[in-house]
Amino acid sequence: MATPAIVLSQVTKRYHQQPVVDSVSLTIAAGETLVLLGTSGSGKTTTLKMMNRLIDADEGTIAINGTDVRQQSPHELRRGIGYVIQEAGLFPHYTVADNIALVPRLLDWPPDRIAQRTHELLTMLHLPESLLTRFPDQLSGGQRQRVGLARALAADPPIILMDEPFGALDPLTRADIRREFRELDALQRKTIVLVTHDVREAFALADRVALMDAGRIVQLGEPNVLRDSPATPFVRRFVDA
Ligand SMILES: Nc1ncnc2c1ncn2[C@@H]1O[C@H](COP(=O)(O)OP(=O)(O)OP(=O)(O)O)[C@@H](O)[C@H]1O
Repeated sequence: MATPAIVLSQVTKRYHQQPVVDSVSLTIAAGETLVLLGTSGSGKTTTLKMMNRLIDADEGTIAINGTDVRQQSPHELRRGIGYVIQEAGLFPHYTVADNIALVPRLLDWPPDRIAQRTHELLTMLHLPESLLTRFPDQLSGGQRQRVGLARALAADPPIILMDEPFGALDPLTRADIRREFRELDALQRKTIVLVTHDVREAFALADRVALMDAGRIVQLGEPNVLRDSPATPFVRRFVDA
């Protein structure tokens, strides 16, 4: 069997002795889109951030492609893991071009290779070249989100982590970008972990959904399984809402 892309084994994170992620175990296959769904404060973001060591777990282990994340430096680890957050998390004092080139520069790509890759990404994400010299606050929310995705995809990492990536967008733009996202060839073979509190979004994008409550995974399965066979009354209420 192929090595899973991401394996969490009994991972716990506490703040002030209170577990906010409570003994979570989860195996994510290479190429899978796994959505962490749950109410505010259920531990989704903390779970995601432990995967690229923005937060270190207190207990348990996390392996990426078979290697414990603690055996790699955070920098090394993050080169293989794209990260997209709400409002795209772009650097405000960098132009669009510099934001997109961030990881390729860290990897010492020559300028012509960076330029070519940037051009490819703009085409793929339907962004005009004229945006390259602008700063993030000179873009629309949808453009910022696309630039954030371009930045995450720049060095073609096999894993992408996304935290409420469409959260700041109006419903129409959100639906458009979600559709594009589903159809993007560059994302088809990637392992994606996406955090959202939006059931519809989760069901539209996920291969499997992990529904979290109070730091635990309450149910893990394909969308139709959560819908048709909710494991608990909480799952039923959440899914019906
Ligand atoms: N640095 C911190 N110090 C103390 N408590 C924290 C810290 N970070 C997160 N928490 C708490 O941990 C719990 C889980 O937070 P987390 O951000 O993982 O939830 P979430 O499910 O992503 O919620 P949201 O959808 O609101 O972002 C929350 O109760 C939060 O207040």
